[in-house]
Amino acid sequence: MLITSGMQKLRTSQGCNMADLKDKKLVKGRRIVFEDGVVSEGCIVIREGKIEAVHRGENAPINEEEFQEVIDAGNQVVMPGIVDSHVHVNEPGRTAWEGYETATKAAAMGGITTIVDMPLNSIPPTTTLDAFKIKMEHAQPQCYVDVAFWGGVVPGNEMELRPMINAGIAGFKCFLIHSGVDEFPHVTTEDLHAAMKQLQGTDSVLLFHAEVETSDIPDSLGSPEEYSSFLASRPPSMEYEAIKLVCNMCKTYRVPCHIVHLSAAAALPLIQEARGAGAPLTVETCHHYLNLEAATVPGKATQYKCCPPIRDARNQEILWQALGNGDIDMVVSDHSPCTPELKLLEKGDFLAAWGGIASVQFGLSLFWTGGSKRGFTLQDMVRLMCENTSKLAGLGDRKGKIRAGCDADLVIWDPEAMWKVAVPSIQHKNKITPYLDMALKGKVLKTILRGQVVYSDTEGIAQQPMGQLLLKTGGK
Ligand SMILES: NC(=O)NC(NC(N)=O)C(=O)[O-]
Ligand SMILES: [Zn+2]
Ligand SMILES: [Zn+2]
Repeated sequence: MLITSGMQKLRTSQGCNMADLKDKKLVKGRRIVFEDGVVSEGCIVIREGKIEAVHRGENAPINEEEFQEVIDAGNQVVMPGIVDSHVHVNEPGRTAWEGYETATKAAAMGGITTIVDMPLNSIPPTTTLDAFKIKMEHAQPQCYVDVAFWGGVVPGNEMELRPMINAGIAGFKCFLIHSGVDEFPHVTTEDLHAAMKQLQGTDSVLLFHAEVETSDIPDSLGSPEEYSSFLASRPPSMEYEAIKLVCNMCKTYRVPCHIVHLSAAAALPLIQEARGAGAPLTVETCHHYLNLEAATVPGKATQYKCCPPIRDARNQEILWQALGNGDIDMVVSDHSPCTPELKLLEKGDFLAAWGGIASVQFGLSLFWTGGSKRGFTLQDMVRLMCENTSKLAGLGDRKGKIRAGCDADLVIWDPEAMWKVAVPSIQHKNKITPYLDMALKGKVLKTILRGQVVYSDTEGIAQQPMGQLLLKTGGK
């Protein structure tokens, strides 16, 4: 038997017909997060990349000799691989900002087994069927985790939506304010009416960057090197007014709508009211709104700039409460990197720098660092970062849970381990992040993608990309 350090990895070297072992693996442990709770003794039978069976309790009807590989997680946590439904992979066209190889290696190292790729900042943006095909051609040979795709709604592309749905796009994203890149213009209400008419009757979802220009922005903002100047330029009213529009559209058309990266807690009553009125509306927030707060952002530190902005500590606590009571459905990274030049790190000009925070690798640890001390459980984490995000992307039948029939996507991690973000371990392109040197709780030990180990803390990231492109089937 072969036993590796850390995790017990028992390999049977003799005694069975190897053909029977074909791709049959076993993961066992004493802290497995099933849909109905965490079990103190259980195992997961994996065959050809799928979960074939799950067993709870000591007397599982299995003979370990029948398995090609047995991974014993011991007391470490075994949970579904994370599904991060908000990641900007800017390839092709801005691969120097972020590409599939680096983004998906970072995801694998962070316990993420599926990312859903945003339709911007690549060139071309994913706003036509042809552009979607180009996107997939670039992604295909480079993915270390599975990748699904959001399309984009921009002015005048409504006739591209159904062809993209039929080609497997997960859903669509639109902006109500300048997106940061000219080739992905924001929509007007007229554009939204045209798009909604195309989406009605499909099961596709429309995601909104929900900020609009408002009149309560101060005339003089103060020094561009001070974070407070940037924060004053993006008041909560920009989100509040935008979310009012989203709620009305959602109630009118009954098309599933999703608010991405909610920062302004003041908008939560609008969302509650719309959902109370039966609007098919979901909402996410991001790790940076939950773990960083305005008063602690250093001057010139443009790596903290994102839109909408990181707000104050009081706002942060209301977001955590909303996560706990179900008013916010999921937590994602909104991984949106760029080149060092565009972040203006020397000049430290918050107003002119690129808006976007790079963090896809750190979400599991960020959530656990902030959430465990606020009483969030492992099951909360699975609901917020696996189940609900996979459902949003139309992957609920195969990703985000440990259930027979689902893909064998798992992350094994140590919830007690403390570690610090350091440059050598950062996998995303350009390695810029506001989390550098931050002490985090919860360390990924092994990431398993459809039964294959794609990352382990002892052997690093897999030598070859094993990720697949995920196409949403059955679009009406
Ligand atoms: N073009 C972008 O990547 N924008 C992103 N930038 C952020 N969040 O600052 C976003 O999600 O809006
Ligand atoms: Zn956005
Ligand atoms: Zn984004």
